[in-house]
Amino acid sequence: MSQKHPYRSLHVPNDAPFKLKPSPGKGWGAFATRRIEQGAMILKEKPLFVLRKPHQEITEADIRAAFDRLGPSEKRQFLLLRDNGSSPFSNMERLCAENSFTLSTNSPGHGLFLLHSRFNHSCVPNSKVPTTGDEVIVSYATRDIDADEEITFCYNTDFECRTRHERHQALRFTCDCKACLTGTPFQQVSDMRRRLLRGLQYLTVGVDLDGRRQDSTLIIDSKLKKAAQDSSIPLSSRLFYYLLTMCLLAEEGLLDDFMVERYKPAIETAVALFRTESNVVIVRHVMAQKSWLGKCGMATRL
Ligand SMILES: C[S@@+](CC[C@H](N)C(=O)[O-])C[C@H]1O[C@@H](n2cnc3c(N)ncnc32)[C@H](O)[C@@H]1O
Repeated sequence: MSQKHPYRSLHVPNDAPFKLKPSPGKGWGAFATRRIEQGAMILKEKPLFVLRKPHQEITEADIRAAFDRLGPSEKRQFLLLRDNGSSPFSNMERLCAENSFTLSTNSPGHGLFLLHSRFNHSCVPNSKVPTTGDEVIVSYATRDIDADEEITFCYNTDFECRTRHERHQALRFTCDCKACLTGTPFQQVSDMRRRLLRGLQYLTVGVDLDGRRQDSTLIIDSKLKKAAQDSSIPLSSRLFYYLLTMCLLAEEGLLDDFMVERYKPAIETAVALFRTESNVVIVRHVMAQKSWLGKCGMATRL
């Protein structure tokens, strides 16, 4: 049956390192056709169309109007889309929600991407679309991907700080990646690591994931919570929190090059703020350790 499947007619570039095929339990997915090295570009894609409205305001009529403006070949490609690879979509809004990316351009925008939307989700993915600030989106391998391995990315940007239960509530489907498969030692530790990551982010940024101060039990110690909110966490603790964050992300399989780039400025700023000669020597010694675990361990000892 899958030989006649509409996705067989989706235009995948000849040089793309993947093909589309059924992914058991997940509809269809994208699978590597050759080994893809960490850091390599996987796909650069233009949207079929962009809707310049906040998500909640997009209507069936907006999508129909965008469809009507497409050329004949683009219309044919659009009409190939299936709800998780099976039946036609019951309405255009759902079709759009399942196949679009929020663009982080100046004005609100959602782009409909035919191929990137074929990639399934994983909470421990092997690829990333690092920015959607441009209308053209690009995915990269965040680790080496073997031929025939499924290519996945994480659908949400704050999942490294969310437990399995929270992630599944947001996704509205049950992911079975190694951070989600229950009863495994990795999964149990994964939830603890992600909860810790959320706490560490609160301690370093002073707000929770939604950008607000929180009054629940994320940080129980009221003095510590106040210090985080007032940005008065001592410099040595702040640096340690960053190093611990990097260790936890590495253990969780999420410390890709983009993540390192994200934390690098904050870590470098913290390092540069140590002034007394003895502290400078200690920090230099800590940062000279090769791995994040090594840096973290040395920081604890010193
Ligand atoms: C953007 S589509 C991905 C491509 C889709 N599988 C297809 O065949 O067209 C997103 C949908 O794929 C399914 N999906 C994606 N990742 C999944 C996962 N890790 N586990 C189960 N289903 C998944 C869900 O139904 C989700 O709503």
